[in-house]
Amino acid sequence: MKNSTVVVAATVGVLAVAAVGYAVYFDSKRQTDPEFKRKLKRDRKRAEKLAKAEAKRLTEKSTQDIEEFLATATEEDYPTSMEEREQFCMAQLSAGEELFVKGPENYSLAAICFYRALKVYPAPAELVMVFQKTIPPEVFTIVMGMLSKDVQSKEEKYYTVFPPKEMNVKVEEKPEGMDVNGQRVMRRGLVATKGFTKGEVIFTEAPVISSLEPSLEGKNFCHYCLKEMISKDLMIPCNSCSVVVFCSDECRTKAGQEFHEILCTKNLLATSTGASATPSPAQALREYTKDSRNVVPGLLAKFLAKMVHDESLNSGAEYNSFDHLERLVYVEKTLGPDEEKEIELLKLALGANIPGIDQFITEERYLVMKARLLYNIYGISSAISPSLNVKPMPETHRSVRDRPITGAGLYRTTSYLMHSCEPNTKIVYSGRDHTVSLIATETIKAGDELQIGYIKNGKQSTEQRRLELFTKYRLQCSCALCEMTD
Ligand SMILES: C[S@@+](CC[C@H](N)C(=O)[O-])C[C@H]1O[C@@H](n2cnc3c(N)ncnc32)[C@H](O)[C@@H]1O
Repeated sequence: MKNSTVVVAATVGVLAVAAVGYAVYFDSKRQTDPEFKRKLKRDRKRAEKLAKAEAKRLTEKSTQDIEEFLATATEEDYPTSMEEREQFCMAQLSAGEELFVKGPENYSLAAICFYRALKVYPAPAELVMVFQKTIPPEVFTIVMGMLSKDVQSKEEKYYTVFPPKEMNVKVEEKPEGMDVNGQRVMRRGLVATKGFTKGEVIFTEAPVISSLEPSLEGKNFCHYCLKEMISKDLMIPCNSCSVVVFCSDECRTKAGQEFHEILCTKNLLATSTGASATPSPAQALREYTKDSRNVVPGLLAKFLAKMVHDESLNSGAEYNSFDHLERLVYVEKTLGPDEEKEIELLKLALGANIPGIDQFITEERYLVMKARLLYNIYGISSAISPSLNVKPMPETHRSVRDRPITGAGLYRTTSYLMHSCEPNTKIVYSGRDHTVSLIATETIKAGDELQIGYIKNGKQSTEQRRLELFTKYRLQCSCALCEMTD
């Protein structure tokens, strides 16, 4: 009996010789026979055409699969509990893998699975990096296309779902002349969606985040809602620090969950355990806020802590606090020693509890966030007594000017109010806490633009008003009164 290995080797040898022979024949034919050359060209063209048609068919199929999926997909398709999300993610990943190994016909379905896995994965950016290394580039491209469609539709949808209908206002864009480069400048303001009579409340709004004027912290003002407490008996202390007080258990719980657990100086715990006297990072941030009378770094620290808390709730809300913040206008800021110090304080204060925050707070991002806050926060007047003696904070010009300013807050909708030297609304803090109300100061029809006075409406000349508006807000007023008296 012949040895089979020899047979295989011999067969391979014969085949190799045949292949070499055919290649030689093929090559000489190509160089000499014009008919053979034409045939070759025709075959190549036919193969290219077929490949093109197949690629087109696959692209069309993929587009159709993706469009069908995106048209019917909703947020409700995704589980909400942590455990279910984990199981869902794993199931989508393995389904995607099974599909892509079946070949290009199944690439779009595989991409849908990977996209669905991304929607529930807690760190999607990391998963994208894994995909980049492990799935076929064609599938990866489809997944990225789906993600970018997501971002685009989220962008376009924002002002159709925000502000919520019950606030009776919508954000509207209006042209506002040309810039120095001849580009059309658009501005956004709030427009009433129904009529109001003088004195009626148009909407009330709680802030995304608020902070007390630093000198009132720990006195008789609530650290969470900024309410003034008339008696010491009503003050609820923090269990871990002697720095802040609350007006209710509810405020203490909310503050703890949203930001205070992270930003509490915990000085009482340090004293009871005899820990070192060096201030904790949270304490250092607090001292800086107090000394500089600058609420912005503290507000930003709270904002970032709250953002992490909101995300951990997995509430299914389409837009988070950062989506709101990043749409607000601002005047650019440059990096100075204050900002360098603030970035360092913030990284230290948040770093121990929020992994990755160190990389998130880049100089560039900090400057933009700070500028957005500075440009959009409102001074809050929560004191019961109109004669409470507090020095106004430099960054809270936009406020109720006939009452002392006890803190500052960032509001999602109120931020869009434009200024007018003849406003048709005003803001009030009637609950004497951080909730703001917008009140009609004259009859308002549906479709009317709503404006407040960023500066006190006294007897100043147009020149004086303009100077004040420019100094405080870098704003060149284009309200009806200024235009008329131009
Ligand atoms: C707090 S934002 C108000 C919302 C803003 N218009 C937007 O597009 O998002 C303040 C900015 O709006 C613009 N603005 C507000 N009132 C204005 C006015 N009377 N005249 C010209 N610009 C005004 C200025 O650019 C100002 O800096």
